[in-house]
Amino acid sequence: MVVLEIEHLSISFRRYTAGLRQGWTKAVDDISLQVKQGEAVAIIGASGSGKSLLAHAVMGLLPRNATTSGTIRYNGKPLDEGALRQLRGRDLLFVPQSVTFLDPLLTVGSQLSTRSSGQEAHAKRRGLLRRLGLGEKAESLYPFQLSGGMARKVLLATASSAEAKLIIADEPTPGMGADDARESLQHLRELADAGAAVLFITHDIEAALQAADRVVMLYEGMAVETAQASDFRGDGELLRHPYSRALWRALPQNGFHPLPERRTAASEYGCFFASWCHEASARCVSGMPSPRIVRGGIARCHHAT
Ligand SMILES: Nc1ncnc2c1ncn2[C@@H]1O[C@H](COP(=O)(O)OP(=O)(O)OP(=O)(O)O)[C@@H](O)[C@H]1O
Ligand code: NI
Repeated sequence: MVVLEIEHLSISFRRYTAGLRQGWTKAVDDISLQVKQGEAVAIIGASGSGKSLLAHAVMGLLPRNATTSGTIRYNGKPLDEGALRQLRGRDLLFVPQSVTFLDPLLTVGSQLSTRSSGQEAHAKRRGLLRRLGLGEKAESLYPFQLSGGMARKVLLATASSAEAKLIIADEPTPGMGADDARESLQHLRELADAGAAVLFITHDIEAALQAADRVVMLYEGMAVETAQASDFRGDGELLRHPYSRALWRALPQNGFHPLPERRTAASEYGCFFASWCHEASARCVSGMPSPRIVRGGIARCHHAT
């Protein structure tokens, strides 16, 4: 069952330049994706590629000066303001990028709401903290007493404690050591296995592949490729876009292959990857390809097969 369905989402900001000229900057460009029940989908992309905007659009948290188009549905119904008001904090939970979202005046325990109460709630909270490797005494700590990594885990715990149907986690790993990061991702995976739909954001391909069923690769607001996590293997021959293949091959365990040399000057209108790409043809430099279904995934490449 599809829990979250995003179709042709674009987000633009008005840009003020010198004089009277005004323009629009497209920060998210024609992104479509689905997250099913029991599935974890990772959004991967460099800083500024639009990951947080995408998450904020779903949560209804975009800044006022943003203009959006496209549709976002939850269980088949438009996720408008009314629906968000009902669902947020219950069925729909958000783990934000910044740990300043924790209430500084409340203990960790009192920020973990559960649907049960009394002794049962207490036991559930302790179990949750233990599972995240936080220890039971974390319950009585205040946010200022937590390390960065612990604070991120508490944010994750706040999302898990209410038994949500859709969980969106923005950058759940920075500020954590490798072990903590793995545990947190493992926890997101467990939430998906327990039946939630999980969408999580990361910079890190390897982290994404640990926990995700599917991966959406962003570049400057565009979903360059949507692939199965299992497509990331070997030489990257199952990947659909030369950019995702290049990133995969650049990882240490895949031989550190650097991006190929730029072959031509960048074209202002064409595919962002055209100047590096060995397959680039005339139409690649005349416009950015639209998203297209390729082998059950999506790719924005004329040459993807
Ligand atoms: N309020 C805003 N006004 C204008 N532009 C914005 C605004 N918010 C975001 N942007 C632009 O949108 C782009 C995407 O931002 P976003 O925060 O989604 O990136 P990100 O992928 O989450 O990056 P990071 O990994 O650093 O968190 C950025 O280039 C940013 O400059
Ligand atoms: Ni972000």
